[in-house]
Amino acid sequence: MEFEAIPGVGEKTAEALSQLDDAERALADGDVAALARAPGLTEGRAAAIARGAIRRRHDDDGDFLATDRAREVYRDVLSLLRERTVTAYAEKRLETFYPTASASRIEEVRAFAEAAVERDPDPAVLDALDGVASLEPAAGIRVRERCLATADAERYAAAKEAFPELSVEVVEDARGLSELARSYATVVALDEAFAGVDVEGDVRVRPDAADHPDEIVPERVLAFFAQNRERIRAAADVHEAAGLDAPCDLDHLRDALSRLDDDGTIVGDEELDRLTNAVDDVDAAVSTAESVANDHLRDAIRERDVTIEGTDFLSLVEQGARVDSLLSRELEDQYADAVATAREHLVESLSLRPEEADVATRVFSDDPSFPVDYDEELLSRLRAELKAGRDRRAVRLKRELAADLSALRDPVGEMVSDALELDVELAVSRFARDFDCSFPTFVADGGAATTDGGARDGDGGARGDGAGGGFAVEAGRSPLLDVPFEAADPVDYAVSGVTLLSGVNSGGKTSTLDLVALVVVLAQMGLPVPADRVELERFSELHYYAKSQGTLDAGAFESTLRDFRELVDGESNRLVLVDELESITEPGASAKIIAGILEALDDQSATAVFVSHLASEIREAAGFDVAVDGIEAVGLADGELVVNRSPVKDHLARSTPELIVEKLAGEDGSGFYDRLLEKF
Ligand SMILES: Nc1ncnc2c1ncn2[C@@H]1O[C@H](COP(=O)(O)OP(=O)(O)OP(=O)(O)O)[C@@H](O)[C@H]1O
Repeated sequence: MEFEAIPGVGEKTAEALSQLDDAERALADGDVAALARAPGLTEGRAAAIARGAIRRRHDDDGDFLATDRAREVYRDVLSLLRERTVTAYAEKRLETFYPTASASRIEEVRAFAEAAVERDPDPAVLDALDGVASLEPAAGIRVRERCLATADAERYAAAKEAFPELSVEVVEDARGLSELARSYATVVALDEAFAGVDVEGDVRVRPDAADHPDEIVPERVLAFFAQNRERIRAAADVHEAAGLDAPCDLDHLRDALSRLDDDGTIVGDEELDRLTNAVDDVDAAVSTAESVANDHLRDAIRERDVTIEGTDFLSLVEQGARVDSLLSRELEDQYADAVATAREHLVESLSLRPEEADVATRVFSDDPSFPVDYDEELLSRLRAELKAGRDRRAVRLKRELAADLSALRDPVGEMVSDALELDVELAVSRFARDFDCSFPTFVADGGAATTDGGARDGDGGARGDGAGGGFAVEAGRSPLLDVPFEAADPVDYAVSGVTLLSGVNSGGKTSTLDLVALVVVLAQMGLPVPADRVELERFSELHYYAKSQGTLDAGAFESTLRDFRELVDGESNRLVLVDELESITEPGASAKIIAGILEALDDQSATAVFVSHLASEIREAAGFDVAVDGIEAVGLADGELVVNRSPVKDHLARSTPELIVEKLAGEDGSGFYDRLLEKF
């Protein structure tokens, strides 16, 4: 694959990606964790690359989020989703979801999300997910007792790359092989030419070594499973808790894992344990057996009267003969008993098998001596035989388990990915459940976005009234409000074309823009939205301008006007949301500027909502009939305005000052406030 064709991927990153085994799959699946394994790539960068690959696939220019505030809303959406993940993988993977104008990308995520919301976020599954993470390749393996051998330079280089755990040696001929066989327990010859060569030692000819790495280095697959064991077990638990079909038999997998120690050694084999203990204890056991025999013999001698014939006595005294010579004659039976006790102790304490017991028996000689002594050479032989037996057993078990686990490698990889993907799905499902979401409907080009859910509080409710497109939200509640989600009042709002949004202070104008932006961002990500019903056109871009903090200086004002110059010239069917643009300069000038921008947006059939306190002034200055919607106060309760959060269509809402003057006029009979009221 041509990695540099992916937007944002330069030569260096392409080189890093090419070092991955499965870069193409990872790019296709948005597997950020796998991409982040490329040298020098952070997870953030990996997510950006995955997004780039998706964009390329969908022919998407990636310009949907056109302003800082629009990007901020997207980041907030991502945070809400990320808070609902358990694994680090899912957190990163969510970053591959982004709002787009591409119908095929929206469809793709939509299909994923529709399946995701059906998932039950069962606490037992979430608990199990806690231990799941992407599998890591085995690290830090070095096998010293085995080597590869070849006479071919190319094969040598390839083997060095394929088997970093082993030494690779160059050999010219059978003699070279035989020398290697003296230094290594096993030599694996890679050249066919060595087949049939008769060399002493464990020499195997495996020209197919590269195709069977787990057979040549069983330590690799063992270390892989040992190092990833907890993640694999957790993924198996996830499958069980969630009732997913596992790609392998979980009992068999668990059994295989239980046969491994953390460092990849074999555990749980009685015979191997017996041999290991025997090797460890053989010296101590022989020396105890020796003491046991001597105690036995000493007691026997103590209890015996020994009659020495005169000639014996003389030869003892005159020739310095050792008293041992008497043993064979006088105490033969007692010696035999003592040695039998020693041998029995040795065989029993080391749990030796009959074939091993033979050498063990000979460690104590049949020739009587006192004190009873063991034969060092035979003890070494016993030790060597036990060690060889232990190593043979360990290698056999390793090979068997490695073969077993090797067959499980792919299914386990699939099982862990499925568990991690489930976490992504559950995050979407939890989001949809936590915020009472529904899937939005995209209206066909030229159609009008409407919801027919009826009016709220007696007003027009959510009803589009423009020529076509736009958006219509019914009972939308934003999780980004500064009140708990349960306390958010549902909002109905529909706009097509260019609209001013008026309303009382703190009525919820900014919150309405936030809700619309949030709903559109989610919808165009392919995700469900926090509303009962939403219809919208597929917008080309989202331009959302937040309220500026106070009047701008001349330079900043000029640059803002330049921004708007770009805004009114370009893609059609954009969504433009602007919050109190009038605050950038003095009210008179603001009204004229806003009116001009609205005219241009109207000409290019954009959908736009401009929040403004200058609705009347703008309307007067505009060369077309600008629609004005209003967030109305429906009364005062305990000095606080009671607000209908759903904007009323075609209604200039009365301002807060007007409402207060009206209230004072009602309370005061002087007529002063009545006259003030007439000015509004
Ligand atoms: N739908 C809603 N449900 C519950 N509370 C809301 C809702 N919308 C807004 N509010 C509350 O009203 C407060 C003010 O909202 P917001 O800032 O959107 O009003 P505004 O009309 O833009 O105000 P201003 O005219 O001062 O800019 C919010 O901080 C929030 O606490």
